Amino acid sequence: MSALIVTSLSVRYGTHHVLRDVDLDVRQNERVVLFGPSGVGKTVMLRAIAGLEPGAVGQVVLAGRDVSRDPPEARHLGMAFQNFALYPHMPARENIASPLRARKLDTAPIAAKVKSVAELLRIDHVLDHFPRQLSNGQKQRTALARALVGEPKLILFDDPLRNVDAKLRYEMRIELPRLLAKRETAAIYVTQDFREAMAIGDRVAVLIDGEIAQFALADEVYDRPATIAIARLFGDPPMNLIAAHGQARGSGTLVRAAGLVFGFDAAPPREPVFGIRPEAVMLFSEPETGRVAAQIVAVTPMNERYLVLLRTEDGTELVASHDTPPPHGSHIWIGAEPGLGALFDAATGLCVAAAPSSEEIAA
Ligand SMILES: Nc1ncnc2c1ncn2[C@@H]1O[C@H](COP(=O)(O)OP(=O)(O)OP(=O)(O)O)[C@@H](O)[C@H]1O
Repeated sequence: MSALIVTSLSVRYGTHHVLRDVDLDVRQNERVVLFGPSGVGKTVMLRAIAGLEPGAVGQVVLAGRDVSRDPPEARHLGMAFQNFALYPHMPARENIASPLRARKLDTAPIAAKVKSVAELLRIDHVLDHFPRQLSNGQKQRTALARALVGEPKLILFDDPLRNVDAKLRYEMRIELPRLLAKRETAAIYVTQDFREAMAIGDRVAVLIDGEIAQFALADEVYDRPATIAIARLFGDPPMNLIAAHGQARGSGTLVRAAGLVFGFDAAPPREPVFGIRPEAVMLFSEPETGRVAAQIVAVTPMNERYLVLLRTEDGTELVASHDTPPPHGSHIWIGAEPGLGALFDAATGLCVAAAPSSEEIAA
């Protein structure tokens, strides 16, 4: 049974269709990331699932039960938000207990559940502290404990790490999947950060213009973005998108981009665009068949990697990203990591093929 099935969900504000006939499903114990640019409707989608968007149209089925008409409190979901949203006048203990109190549970089982989840999150020593006495990391954990304490089958996370420091963000990216697995809890996790999406999501749903543009395994969205728009959004630095030349060869296409040549298993698109991730652009100090001469325009360190802006002889600019410095000198040769890259059609915006074969043809 799925933890959640959303069918034809639509939300409109005046003439603005925020969500249009959106379908989404979350399997038991699965983490689905809802990814998309700012203002696209991610929070609205979570609110609609939680029963907090009165104008929402469509069906929401939680663990086999149609809750489309149920009020929020009858849906038994856990929720965690961007700014922790802790009650300032309550100590951590009471903040964590609040969903259980709302369900009118007896005091003893509430205390036991709060203790257990606080131990799991290593905040049992600060349960008597008020939010103002907690560090950001402890506030984050308190909010998470509150979401977990009622043992919901599904938790909605609205960009919970957006405003926390980098160290806590890295910690939680590792810890959160482990915690959710331990509690056998499914989750929808909203983020605009593709690294977070890759770290936390089993599957990623990309929301663009009120619709789910792609819903697939995180690696698949990365390796084979369904559209040019997704390729531009998902990745930092994003995929290089290079206007290409395509020529039919058998049932496939021979694609030439920035002087590199690839074979794809698809008919030639009308306006071919070759996509290659920065880490799949290989840098060499020597020429060889299949490599293309390029000039290093700039090198910038980023997150312990080197971003290298390159210009090939035909004037194409592209970015390479590696954990080692580029070869010495401004003139180098580039190639593509075998099997990586995607072919798009700019006329439709769609990806038509991925995983090219490198052609042993001199540029
Ligand atoms: N109560 C409301 N009244 C009118 N418009 C609203 C309301 N709530 C949300 N919207 C609109 O719905 C759209 C989606 O908002 P939402 O908060 O879901 O975006 P988001 O994808 O979560 O963005 P962010 O990543 O910046 O948080 C926005 O254009 C917003 O202005």
